[in-house]
Amino acid sequence: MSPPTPALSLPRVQDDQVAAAIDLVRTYGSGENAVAALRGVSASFARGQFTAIMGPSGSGKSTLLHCLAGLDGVTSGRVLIGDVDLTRLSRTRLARLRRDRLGFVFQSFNLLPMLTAAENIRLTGRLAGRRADPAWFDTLVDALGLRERLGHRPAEMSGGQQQRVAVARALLTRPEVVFADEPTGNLDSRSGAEVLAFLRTAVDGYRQTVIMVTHDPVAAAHADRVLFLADGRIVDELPSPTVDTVHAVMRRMEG
Ligand SMILES: Nc1ncnc2c1ncn2[C@@H]1O[C@H](COP(=O)(O)OP(=O)(O)OP(=O)(O)O)[C@@H](O)[C@H]1O
Repeated sequence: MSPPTPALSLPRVQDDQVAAAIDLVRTYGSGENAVAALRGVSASFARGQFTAIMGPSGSGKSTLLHCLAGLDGVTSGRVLIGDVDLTRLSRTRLARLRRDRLGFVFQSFNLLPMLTAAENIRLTGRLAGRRADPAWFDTLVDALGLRERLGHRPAEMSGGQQQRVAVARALLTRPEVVFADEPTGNLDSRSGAEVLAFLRTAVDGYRQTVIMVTHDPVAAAHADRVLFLADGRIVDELPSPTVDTVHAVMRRMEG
């Protein structure tokens, strides 16, 4: 077993916070070519909360998600998962934390083509050297309607089925946070709705924390709140979003 990562005594924004960005700055390149993707973003994410991140193209949504998930480095600021500041971890520890404590769902599914659905779902747990809880595996497979597809490879499944496999894989290790980057971006509206409904169920039923980047007001309306980014900053926050209220904020931002 690896030694515990030392807890840092950092201010907690709220008691049930599981993730946070603190004054996050991410600049790509340098000198004349420097692009400020994030210009000082602070946000707190509570256990069992579903947050959507929206904003115009280039506003920094993916950069924020990748920095929060430890997939991209930061220029300054801190990223907390629990009490651990990701920005201070070695590459090895960061990789281990991502594997053990975080889940990921990407627009492009990112399944391994030579593995069956069941093998893909179990992959992260196997990499972590853990045997998946069989009851939890069954719960996820049934809730996501994948029972009949377990022996199929990705090429033999629809996009919606592949994304449901990716969602099951992300949740199998019971991660503290699931990061989803445009999870419905490649899906038709019905398949997208199924994936979103399941994420909502995971939040309501299992207190899963979800942070999702999306362009789609319908997708964002499944969340508990929407953070709006513009030009590398959070410019608005909408609690209990509906499709109409998300549209209204987007119109205000454009105007
Ligand atoms: N690896 C990189 N190198 C240089 N610039 C980058 C890199 N990644 C992102 N950027 C720039 O940072 C800014 C924010 O990009 P980001 O992808 O986070 O925006 P986004 O809101 O997710 O956009 P989209 O909605 O189009 O996906 C953009 O100006 C982008 O061109």
